[in-house]
Amino acid sequence: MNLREIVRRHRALLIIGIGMGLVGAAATLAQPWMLGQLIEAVSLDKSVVWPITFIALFFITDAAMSAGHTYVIGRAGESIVFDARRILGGRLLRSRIPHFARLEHGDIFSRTVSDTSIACLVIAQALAQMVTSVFMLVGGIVLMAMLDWLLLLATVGCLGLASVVALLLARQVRVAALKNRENVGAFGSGLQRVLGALTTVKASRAEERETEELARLAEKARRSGIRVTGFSALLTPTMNVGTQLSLAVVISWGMARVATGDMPPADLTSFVMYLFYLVSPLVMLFMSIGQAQQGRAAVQRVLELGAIPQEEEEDRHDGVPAERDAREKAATAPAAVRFENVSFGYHADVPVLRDVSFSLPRKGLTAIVGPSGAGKTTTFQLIERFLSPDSGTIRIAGRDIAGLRLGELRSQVGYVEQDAPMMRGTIRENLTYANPSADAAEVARALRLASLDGFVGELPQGLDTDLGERGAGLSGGQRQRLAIARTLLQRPDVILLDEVTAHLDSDTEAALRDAMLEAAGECAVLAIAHRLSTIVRADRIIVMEEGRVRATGTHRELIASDEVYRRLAHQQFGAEDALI
Ligand SMILES: Nc1ncnc2c1ncn2[C@@H]1O[C@H](COP(=O)(O)OP(=O)(O)OP(=O)(O)O)[C@@H](O)[C@H]1O
Repeated sequence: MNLREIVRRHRALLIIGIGMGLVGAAATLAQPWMLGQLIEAVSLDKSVVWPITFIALFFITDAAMSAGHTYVIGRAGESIVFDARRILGGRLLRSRIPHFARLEHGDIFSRTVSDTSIACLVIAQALAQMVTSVFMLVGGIVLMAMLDWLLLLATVGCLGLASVVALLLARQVRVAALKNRENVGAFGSGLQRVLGALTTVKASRAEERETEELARLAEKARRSGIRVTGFSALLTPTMNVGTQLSLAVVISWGMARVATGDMPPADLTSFVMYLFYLVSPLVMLFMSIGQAQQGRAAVQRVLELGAIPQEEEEDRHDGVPAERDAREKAATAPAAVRFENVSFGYHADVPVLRDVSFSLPRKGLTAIVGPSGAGKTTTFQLIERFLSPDSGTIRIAGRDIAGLRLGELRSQVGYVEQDAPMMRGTIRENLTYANPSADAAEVARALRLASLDGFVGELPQGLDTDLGERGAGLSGGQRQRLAIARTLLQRPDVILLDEVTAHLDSDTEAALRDAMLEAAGECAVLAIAHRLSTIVRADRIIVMEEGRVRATGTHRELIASDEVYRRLAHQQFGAEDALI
């Protein structure tokens, strides 16, 4: 993510805004000069028409340009925020799962929602403000030097001292602001964590404890927020003291010189006006430096999140062109999925899959069984390329998946997770999520296969029933079946089912098993399953243990030949079922 590039995209608006600010500043600077001319004209009894006309013109220009400057810069800032959020949202959705899993969701939200606006608005506004303030300052100082350089030296001395203090304060503002953004992010993460598990919190009677923990995080954010306010609050008074000091010096010394005739009264009036006009841009300059410092803290956090590794940026596995690879492999290995000596670990020294090899024919139901933690779900995640193997090759229809485009790979593989999440929207929107162009007949078939046609038919609004947040209106089993129907509609070559029958009663499970078998007649179905009734009808069973494939065969073969399978069958499935 390149913030500079985003800002560059909106440079036209920024330039127009800054241009308006500069014209406004020039009109402001001309006012004291013209007032001096007016005073001189009055004292010499000359016509005052032109000085008054010019002063009115400068006032109007100043007001119009200042309004235009604020609007145009604000608009540019909002456009920059929009681009930053759009790009960040896209990068998060395309991020690599292992990297994404390490992030706290609350922190992601605070970076994407609030840090982006602080970063971009502050940067656009503060930068524009700095340019116009510097122009006002330089212009003011030049004009003051032309009026009286001795008084200017006195002014610069007093204001310069205040400026040094203000600069030190601005630096403190940045440090405190960075801490505050971190604390606000930690509070967001804490809130997200407990709200995501609200029922567990209530069931564990942990409301009190969690409220205290949230209050502790909020208190940290409050303290660092107060530090930011404290340092920011000192900025303006520091500059005000400098102004008052220089005003006292300029007026007393200037009046003395007017009295001796060293200085015309019109020049002193103009000079004092410039002094007032100088203070506002000086304060603005320090405020915008402070703001830009805060913005820098937010920019840092946005850029950190934007740097999250992207899926498509992964290296291609072996450089074999996909087409040739496909032709070569199709002749020798027509398996729907093939693992060739695949090893993988989430951490370098802890292998989770060790030298796993198996292959699935183009059609049929294959079950994966094994003790908890054997690496079954990890195997599925490798097929989807959410994870990449440390060594070995995974092929889909003979093609190394490392060389496939992710869109192509994932359109061929349907994946129903353990706790299949629903998206916001209606049943129809959820069903057609992976295949938005599916027609009514296809939708009806998928519903029938997943035994959902009866349930949907009884709903007053049928397919257009709104599911609410994350499918809150469905039971666990209904959610699971909807996820299966969604996958069937995708018409993939391979379907991965991760314990989809776990939530179901016997009748529904029987219906779903039939659906699985029917789907298995058209494509390869690979199902992680614990229920024996699901497993026994599988064409083949892969037994995994401690990251290895231990045995492969039918239920009867494995009962006869494999110790672990026999134990699993007895313990997990119930002794009376084990010999089905
Ligand atoms: N994101 C992760 N980071 C680190 N280790 C992980 C991660 N996910 C899983 N593991 C570890 O990898 C091993 C295999 O996990 P996996 O989920 O693949 O097992 P499983 O066979 O599907 O288990 P279950 O039947 O309980 O779902 C386990 O030891 C687990 O602790």
